[in-house]
Amino acid sequence: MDSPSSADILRRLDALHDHLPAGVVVHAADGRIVSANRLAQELLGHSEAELLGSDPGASGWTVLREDGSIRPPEEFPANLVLRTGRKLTGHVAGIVVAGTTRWLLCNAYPEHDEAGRVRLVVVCFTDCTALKDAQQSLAKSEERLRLVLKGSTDAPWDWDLVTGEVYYSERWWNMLGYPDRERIGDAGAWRRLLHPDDDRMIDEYLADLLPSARDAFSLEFRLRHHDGHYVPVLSRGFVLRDSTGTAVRMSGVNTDLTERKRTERRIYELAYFDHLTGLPNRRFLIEELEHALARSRRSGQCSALLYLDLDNFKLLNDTMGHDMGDMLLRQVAQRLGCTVRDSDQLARLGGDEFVVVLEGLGTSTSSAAAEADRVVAKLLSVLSQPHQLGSLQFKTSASIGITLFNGQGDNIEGLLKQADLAMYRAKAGGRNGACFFDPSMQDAADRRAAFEAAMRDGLAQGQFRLFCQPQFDRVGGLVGAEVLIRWQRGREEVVGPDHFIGFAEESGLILPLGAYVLEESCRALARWQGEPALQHIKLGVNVSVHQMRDPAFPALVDGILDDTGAPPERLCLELTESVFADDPHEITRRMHELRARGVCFSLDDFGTGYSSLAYLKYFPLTELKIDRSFVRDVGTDPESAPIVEAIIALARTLGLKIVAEGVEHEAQRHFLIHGGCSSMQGFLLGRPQPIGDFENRYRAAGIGHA
Ligand SMILES: Nc1nc2c(ncn2[C@@H]2O[C@H](COP(=O)(O)OP(=O)(O)OP(=O)(O)O)[C@@H](O)[C@H]2O)c(=O)[nH]1
Repeated sequence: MDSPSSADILRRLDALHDHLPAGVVVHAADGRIVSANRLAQELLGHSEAELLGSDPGASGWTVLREDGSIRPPEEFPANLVLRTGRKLTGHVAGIVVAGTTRWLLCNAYPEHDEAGRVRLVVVCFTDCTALKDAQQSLAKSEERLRLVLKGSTDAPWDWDLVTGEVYYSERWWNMLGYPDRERIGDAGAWRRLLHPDDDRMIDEYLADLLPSARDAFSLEFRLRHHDGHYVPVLSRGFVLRDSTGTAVRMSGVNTDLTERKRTERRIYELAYFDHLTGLPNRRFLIEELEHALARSRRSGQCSALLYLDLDNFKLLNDTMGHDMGDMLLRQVAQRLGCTVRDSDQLARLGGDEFVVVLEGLGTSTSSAAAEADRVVAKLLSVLSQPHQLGSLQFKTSASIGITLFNGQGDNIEGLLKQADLAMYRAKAGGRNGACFFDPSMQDAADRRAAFEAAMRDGLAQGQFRLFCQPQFDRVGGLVGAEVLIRWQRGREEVVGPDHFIGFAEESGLILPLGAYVLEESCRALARWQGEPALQHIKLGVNVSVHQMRDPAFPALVDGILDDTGAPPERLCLELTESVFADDPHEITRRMHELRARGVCFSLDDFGTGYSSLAYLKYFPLTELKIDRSFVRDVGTDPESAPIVEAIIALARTLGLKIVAEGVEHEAQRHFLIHGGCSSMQGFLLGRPQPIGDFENRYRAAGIGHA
């Protein structure tokens, strides 16, 4: 084979030059480009024609330093070599081509002439944009990581599973309160500080994690602090695996959970414990009862639920103040806690109500009942011992309702209701005692619930009707009427107030019912304005203690007067003495408010209640009603007449009007007229009649009693 000619060699060199995987640009001594291979043209974004003969420094090229700032022409690689005469290696420069930066890794070297002067500069470069971008994003993420770690209190660590070496960060030691000199960071340090109870859990966790394919982990354990207590930590991180999947490294951060655990504990306590007594609360009890029911069901053993309510606790609160009440509740909780066994469940439901759950009372109901009875007797006896409330010795008692259960067909709400019903029976039986639930109580409760529902319906359907019983003055002129309510339950069935008012008061229905009566009465008063015989009469409306207790009552009356346009001075609210036993100060305030509006007050059944004469002066009354029991006996019982005379005299002295109730005989009327009574009502004078009939009957002016 012929040896290649020098022209061949030069051609091949040119071809090689053109196909080199690097850009090559040759500069003359004056900086101008004398040759540029194909890749150089591509990377610099100029054609050969544009490049040859041009001087990059003078051609307005934008070349960047590594940090992104503009590089002046004297710092262009070729110019640096021309100036210094020394070669450049690993030089990074950016060139902005059509608005985007391309990063080039440059090597440049000089070629000298015989005299040692730089004749040419050869600049070789490769595109390192991808590398530069990666480097930049790495720097950014390192910076981010640095900031994150700086901003967090997490403690990094790293465990080389191959060598066994462990790296503990500064913060790792700080979290455990170790001073520098005591930090012995060998591989076993963290295991030595691990809570002994967490040892096994950690082993099991690692035994599960490491051979698996999982690469993230998160677990909680406790490490001993320098001062001896244990710090709860959450350890999270990643497992690094080699190409075979073998775990070679674990890296993570420990987070101190002390504060979080404290908050969780606090939230738990707030949610499940009563802050006054520290006892479990209703929610806790209900969850515990779920378990107790399940246990009972499994074991077939009987359990007992005791519902305990202090007797007359309200009185202590009202007379000695809430703080004393609180003190007693705490002492009661403490005594109950000391009396029941650790395995019994004790909770405060709220107010003065506590519950005890006794489990494992045997499989026979009768022996379980006997055992519950024994515990109840102990509880009652312990509570009846005097309590020291500050300087006051105080005696109290409780009533307890008991229900037994064995998990079969029982539900929690039902059991609580049963024990509650039994507790009410114990109260009704005289307090300071206990009562077992029996199904008849449930029947009674169901009947009450049905009655309440029927009353609600009746109210909604307008089945309650107003009746009026007329009141006359000494000469037989109509001066007023008392409003009485009846419940027209069915077409034929009419229920009198004695059968439903007490129940309405207990169930709270008295408020809507009372409002209804007031509204209808005021409507009538408004209607009667302009009717000569009716426009001057007063309507007496009975007001229950529950209505007077309602802070919104004055505003309610006010609103009804406004809405109906009734003259307030014709409305007379009849109160019984029991109203004043409650909160005399508050009740008087409400009465004054209504008096200022013009509304009158009458004291009903005078002489039968608490009979404190003081409130006759104290409360803004306008009228006294002599109870029918005194009126009934004036003709027959020699002691009744002086009482009635005394009441009339008292009323006169205090400037109060007087109405006698229950006048049924002429002799009574005669006596009352001569005794100075200003007005009367009773069957002799007029029976209660539907308000419409009353209106029609007395509409004609001047009509007196029959
Ligand atoms: N001091 C205090 N009183 C409370 C607390 N919670 C509720 N009460 C009061 O406890 C009283 C509970 O009274 P009740 O059980 O209804 O009535 P009682 O006077 O005990 O009457 P009986 O149960 O019929 O014997 C109410 O007056 C509540 O205002 C509390 O945390 N502290």
